[in-house]
Parts: sequence; C-alpha cells; structure tokens
Amino acid sequence: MAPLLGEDPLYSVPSSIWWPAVTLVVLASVVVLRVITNHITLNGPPVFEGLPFVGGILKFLQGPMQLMKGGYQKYGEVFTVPVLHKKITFLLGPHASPHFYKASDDDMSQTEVYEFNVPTFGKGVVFDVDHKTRGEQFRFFAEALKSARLKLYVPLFVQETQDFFGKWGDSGIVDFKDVLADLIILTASRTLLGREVRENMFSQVTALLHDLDEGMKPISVLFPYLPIPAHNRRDRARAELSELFAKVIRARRADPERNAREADLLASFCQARYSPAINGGRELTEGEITGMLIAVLFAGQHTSSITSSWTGLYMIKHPDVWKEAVEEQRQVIRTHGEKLTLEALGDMPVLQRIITEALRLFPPLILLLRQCKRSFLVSTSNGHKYTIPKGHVVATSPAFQHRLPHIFERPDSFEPDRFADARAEDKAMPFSFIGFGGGRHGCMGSNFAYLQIKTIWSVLLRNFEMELLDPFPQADYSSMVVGPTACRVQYTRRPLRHRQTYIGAHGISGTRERDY
Ligand code: HEM
Repeated sequence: MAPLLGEDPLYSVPSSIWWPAVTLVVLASVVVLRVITNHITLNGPPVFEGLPFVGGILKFLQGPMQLMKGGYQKYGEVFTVPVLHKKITFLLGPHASPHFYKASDDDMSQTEVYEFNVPTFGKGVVFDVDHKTRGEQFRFFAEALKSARLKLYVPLFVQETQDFFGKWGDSGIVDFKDVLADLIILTASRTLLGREVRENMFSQVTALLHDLDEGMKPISVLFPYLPIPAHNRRDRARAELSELFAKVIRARRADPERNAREADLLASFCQARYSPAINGGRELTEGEITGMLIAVLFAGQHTSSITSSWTGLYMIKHPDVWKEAVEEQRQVIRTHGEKLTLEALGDMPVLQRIITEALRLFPPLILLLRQCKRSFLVSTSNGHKYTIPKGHVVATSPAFQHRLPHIFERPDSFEPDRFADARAEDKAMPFSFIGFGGGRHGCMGSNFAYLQIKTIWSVLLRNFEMELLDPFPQADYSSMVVGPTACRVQYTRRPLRHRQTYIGAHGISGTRERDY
C-alpha cells in the first residue's frame, strides 16, 4: 500500500533541513544556467570569468591591465568579462576593433558609458544631449580647434611657457608630473577659458576646477550621484563655476567686437550657433558654453600634461634622443629664427615622433568604451569570427594594444623612429596607433596638444640640461587618467649654443658660437 501523505519519508524530513537543500538546488541551477547562457550566445565571444558571478568583478579588481593580459593570453583579441549586471567585451588590436571607431553613434553609443561625466560637465551638453545636438556641439569644438584658430593660440602657449620657465632658477629639482600640470592649466586657461579667467580670476577658478577634478573618483563611474563628500564638493564647485563663467560670457556678448578680437575657445563658443534644423539655429546658452568649456578642459588637461611628462622623462633617459632633439632645435632656429611660431613648431619631426612614442608607451586614457546598440561581427588576426551582441559594453585599450608585438616591433622599447617613413609601424594597419583614439570620435585636440607639448619642450631643450634623480617611473594605474609615478629631475640652466657660419671683413669666412 502506498504510504499515507504524512508517512512519506520526504514529508517527515524537518523543514530546517529541506529549505536549505531546496535553496542550494535553486542556486546551483542558476549558476549552471548562467554558465550556459554566457557561453551559448550564438558565435559570441569567449567568456573570461572563472568563478561564476564573482569571477569577472574579482578580475576587474586586479586592475584593467592585468585583466586584459589574462584574457588575451587565454582567448586572444576578443573576449567578454561579465561584471555585475554588465558584460564587457574587449576588442584588443586593430584587426578586431575597426567597427568600434567607425560605427555611428546609433550603433556604438558613448552616452551610456560616459554619462558619469554629466555632473561634472553639466546638464545640456555632450553626454546629456541627443546624438544630433551632440554632433552640433562637437562641430563647435572642431571649429574652435581648426588650424586658423590654432595659429592664434601658439603665441599664448609660448608666452605662458617662457614666463613659467623664466621663473626657474639656475638649477633645481622638480617632478614633471606636478610642474607640467601647473603649466598646462595656465596655457589651457589662457587659450580655452579666456583672458578674463587667466588674468583676473585664475586662482579662484583653479581651486574650483581642482574640486571638480577631485570629484571624479573610480566609484563615480558606477555611482556618479552618490552623496559622498567629494561629490558634494564637486557639485558646489560646479555651481560656482557656472556663476563665474556666466558673468564673463555676458560681458563678452555685450561687446561682440572685443569678443571677436580674443584668441580663445570662449570667443568661438560665444559666436557659435546651432544649425537651423537643430535647436532652431539659436546661439549657445551660458550654461552650454560653461559645460563645453569644462568638457574640453577635462579632455585636454591631464592628457596633455601627462604626455608632456613622459616625453621629457624618456628624452632624459635616452641621451642620444635628447641630443637629436637639441640638434633639431638648433636647425629650427637656423631656419625660422628664435621665435616659436606655428611654422617653426610644425618643422620639428624629431620632437613630434618622440611625443608620439611617449604616448604609444603610456597613453593616459587606457580604456575607451562604447555601448553596443546593434550586434556586429568582428574578425581576429587569425581568422576567428565573433558576433558581439547588442547590450554589451565594448572596450578597446590604447595601453594594451600599443604593446602588442605584431603591431609594434620590440613594443616595450622606446624607439621614436618607428614612426619615421622608413618604418611607419603605425601605418601598417588602420587604428594601430590609438593614443588619440581614432575614426568618428578621434581626438579633436591632437594638433592643439602637439603644439602645446612641442612649445614646452622647445623652450626646455633650448634652455636646460636635465638628469633623472630617481629610477624611471611606472604608470600610476590608480588614477582615472594614467600618468607617471613620482620622479625627481635635476635641471641646470644653459643657453643653447649653435655654430654659425659668417663672412667677416675682407671676405674671410669661419664659424663662431652663438648663444640662445
Ligand atoms: C596628449 C593629449 C591628448 C590625448 C592623449 C587625448 C586622447 C583622446 C582620446 C583617446 C580620445 C577618444 C576618446 C574615445 O574614443 O572615447 C579623445 C577625444 C577627444 N579629445 Fe583628446 N586627447 C588629448 C588632448 C586633447 C586636447 C588638448 C583637447 C582640446 C583642447 C582634446 C579634445 C578632445 C575632444 C573634444 C574629444 C572628443 C572627440 C569626439 O568624441 O568626437 N583632447 N582624446
């Protein structure tokens, strides 16, 4: 006879035992399901996770460089790491990444992945507006950074840089990461924010920008509005900056002729108008101008000062390269005279390659991100094909890609000539060198940055000898924008001498040394 319900052995087991058992079975099924779904996306990328649920986040906590190294070693150029509720797919190398750079904003969107910037940049600009409005706002950036405007910025870079190093003594000890950050904020203030800020309210604005900067913590990426002291200070600083800039903008607009004479980004923004099809062709509001000034400052400030620092550190570490750069300065002086002009700065291929090589080895933006809105196919260098599903966060990495030996020969060594015509390693495939990103959203300030960094190093190469007092620094991956760890440099002032051929009295010619 079948046992009565109450006699079934299962029902006689006390609930304190079977509840945990049921929970365990449910949990185990969820884990198995999760492992299966992670792997069965049709032709999807391999999943680099390890322990289900926590593996991805544990790997992330080791730092992105370590994570990419592990994933690349195991799976190659394309793999997915599940982190909390997100799936991050890495495309490492130029074979797998073209779509990342070329796709439209509707297919590969920046909004979701960069919207943590909204409390800093402000409402109504860049990552807080629809794609069409953003396209227009980026047109204003492009207008303000085109060659004709850059020509106006160069004398301001030169003036600020000469004044800054003019205050250095005959010898001293500095850390580039600090001093060059100070200098870049001066040049950026003058050329981007304008004369009023630089001349009348520099220390006030710098203090507010500092609070804004300090309000951007790694936690801000996930929770930008978390009520922590750093975010509170950020919000107060943002509000004060709005008030200050609004006054400056109003004064500029009250005197359009004076505004038109000013050589700064603010002047361009004060004159800019949306196209009639977008926002009815109106001019930018004070809030939009403020937000765009902050956005451009954030895009160009740390990135430029960090790249200036690595450029100098590498030149000092490699005396042959330093010598070649000094020799180029002599040549430029012979051709263009002593004044640093747009043309003179454009005639420095050696220094240009040194900067590019420093940026290859240590790009300050180590991860570039997009949200995939429409699935797409990628191919790797060895012919594997994967479908990247809609909904994934997609990442590329200048820092990781630039060290791949099939893209750059001896990738860990400092060889500026890899960018010279004879080697042209960056030209072998599109999107090989991505220090400035590339494609649709490639850096709009790269020419501005090169001019700024070349101005700094022209002045330094012409006036100082330098020596590293500490071991060559590492990259400090704890910062959002990655720069060098501390490193002291000893500088000694020396005028640059160059041999000049002359024709003397009675046609006697010879050479003599000249000081600069
Ligand atoms: C060495 C210095 C610099 C580096 C390494 C750098 C790097 C980059 C990178 C990697 C991107 C692409 C971001 C992405 O695809 O998600 C970017 C975009 C951008 N950069 Fe730079 N940047 C530098 C200097 C500057 C400067 C000085 C300015 C302005 C004065 C600037 C303005 C911009 C703007 C407006 C964008 C956005 C372009 C777009 O989304 O269409 N950058 N930069």
